[in-house]
Amino acid sequence: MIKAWLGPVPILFVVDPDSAKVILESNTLITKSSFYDKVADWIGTGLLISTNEKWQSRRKLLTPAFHFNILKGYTEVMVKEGEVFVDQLDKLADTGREFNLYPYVKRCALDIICETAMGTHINAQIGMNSEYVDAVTRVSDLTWTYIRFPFFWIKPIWYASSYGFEFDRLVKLTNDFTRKVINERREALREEGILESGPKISTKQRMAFLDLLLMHQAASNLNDEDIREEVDTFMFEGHDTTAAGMAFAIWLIGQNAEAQAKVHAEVDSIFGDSSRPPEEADVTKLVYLERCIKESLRLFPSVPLFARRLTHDITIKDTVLPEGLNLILAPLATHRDPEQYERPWEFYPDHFTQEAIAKRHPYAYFPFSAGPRNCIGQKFALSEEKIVLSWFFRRFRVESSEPMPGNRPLPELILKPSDGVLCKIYRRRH
Ligand code: HEM
Repeated sequence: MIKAWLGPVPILFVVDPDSAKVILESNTLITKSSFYDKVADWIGTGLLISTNEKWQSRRKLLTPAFHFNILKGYTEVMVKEGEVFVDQLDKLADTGREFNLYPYVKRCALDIICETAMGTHINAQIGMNSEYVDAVTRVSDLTWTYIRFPFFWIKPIWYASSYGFEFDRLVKLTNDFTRKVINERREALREEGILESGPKISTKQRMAFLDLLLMHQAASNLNDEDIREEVDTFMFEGHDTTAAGMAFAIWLIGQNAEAQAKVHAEVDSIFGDSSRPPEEADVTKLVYLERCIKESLRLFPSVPLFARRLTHDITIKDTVLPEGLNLILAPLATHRDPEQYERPWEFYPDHFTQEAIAKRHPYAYFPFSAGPRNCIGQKFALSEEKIVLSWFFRRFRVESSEPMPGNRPLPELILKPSDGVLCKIYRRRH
């Protein structure tokens, strides 16, 4: 554990797996720290930020939205948007030109989350709705600026800097977009007679998270702002995270010839040279690709740090930590523990063979957090990454510029490669 200060606030970094286990497994230490307050100004206190009874009831309400059968419906969206992604990249293949792949993968992830969370097509990949897309990115940047520089916590300074007014304007823009989508979606469901059928989850028809919330609205006593904050929470947690995960995976595979050859051999053994869309059964066969994705999330976890506030005293390793203390869990550091990983600083997908996992401390790896407040979207995220990356590696070979240790990651709200993913791509078949 490492002590530090963020401006006037004392914080404690929890790095070793034994201490992380105590915090993450607890059913009572589930309260987020005040560092999330600025995020709450944007997305409200939905599932990510709420605590106690509110969090428990929302978690219970939203868990069925990630049921296996519901996820199947989301897979169709991932397949469709993954194909648009590779089609967009096609024009850059075989040109010998270096380009930044990050914005492409980000727009793909954004299209996927808008359709699955809100049931709306924003078509970011083909250049539409750019005002909303840019606003989401900028609000995220401004939130991080606020958290990082404690002098911005003083309101007059935040507003004098002009960031304050920009933040408020963009938050209004994104919240209004969500409110409009909620109203339109409610009308559409009403016209189809779906709302009248009450809180039943259909496994036959594809449903967005928003549809499920609208169907439960009356029974669960949710007002429109409650729904808005949950939808915005999914928008916030559900696209930058997967975009960064996919971007780092492509960048790392593109600098490791052996891993890339194995990924190509795996996708060829499943799809041959057909261009058919991936199906549910194919996704489970992508075992080596999954190892690469997990290894990328080990080296570069999309959420590099997250924080809890102690709501009662606890003792860890004979040290009493007092109520009110802010703890920072740091997967970015824990994931590089030389006692747990054979090659902590290298991209080595065999860290995720069954044998290697069995030998490790269970809390040596937690990119999706762990315990009662773990990431509700982790299966969704892994499916998305496998589907989109399988499209990518079926079609392309990639050469990454600036291999490690270049292109250092920037630990913002979401960890990103500082120079994006500069690379060249080549078609594998002509
Ligand atoms: C690679 C992708 C992802 C990573 C690495 C990731 C990681 C995490 C982490 C570390 C947390 C805990 C954060 C904290 O305690 O402050 C979390 C929570 C959460 N994530 Fe994810 N996430 C990913 C994708 C997603 C997706 C795709 C969704 C939704 C579709 C999602 C929805 C959520 C929600 C709602 C929570 C709050 C859960 C709760 O507190 O009950 N995440 N995620």
